Amino acid sequence: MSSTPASLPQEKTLLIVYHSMTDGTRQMAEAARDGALREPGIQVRLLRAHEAQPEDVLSADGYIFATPENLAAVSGQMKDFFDRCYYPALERINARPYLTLICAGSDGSNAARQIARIATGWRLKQVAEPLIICTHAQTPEAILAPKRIASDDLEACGALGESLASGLVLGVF
Ligand SMILES: Cc1cc2nc3c(=O)[nH]c(=O)nc-3n(C[C@H](O)[C@H](O)[C@H](O)COP(=O)(O)O)c2cc1C
Repeated sequence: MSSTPASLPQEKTLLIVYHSMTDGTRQMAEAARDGALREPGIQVRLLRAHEAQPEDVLSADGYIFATPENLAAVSGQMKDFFDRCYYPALERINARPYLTLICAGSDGSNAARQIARIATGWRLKQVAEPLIICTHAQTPEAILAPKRIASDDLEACGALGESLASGLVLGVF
């Protein structure tokens, strides 16, 4: 007997949008992707902020926003992503789940707060507290140097990606 593809549950899509200047956020976003892919039945799209378009936001079932904190704010390219996509997606993605990853030198709280405000406007549902990883770079040289995120921090990013993916697949959000 053949199976009926029409009766299979539709695959869920997780969209991860990130920007990274010195590579820390990229490692976090990729770890979250790898964690999400441990969940069967999820499709993960990992896009740099400048690539992500309103259609990408509309066609996803859940989101991870990953950004550096620069000058006490989300990075310029992440802000540009939100500026371009906010109104095209407004009222069309209500109640979808999301979470936030921040790579910061020593703080990260303002970038997390900004994303929370934007996500509130979008009426998204936050499914975990923002994960802020600090690189402890203090001098200009250290701030501009490539970053290496510790493996336990990457595991935390992966665990968050996996839990968001499994919640999407199970339909618990
Ligand atoms: C122009 C600039 C401004 C920054 N401002 C902040 C800040 O306000 N708070 C903070 O915690 N870190 C700040 N940082 C440090 C970055 O958040 C940190 O280097 C982080 O690793 C950047 O992420 P990335 O490696 O993905 O680019 C700043 C870095 C730059 C280059």
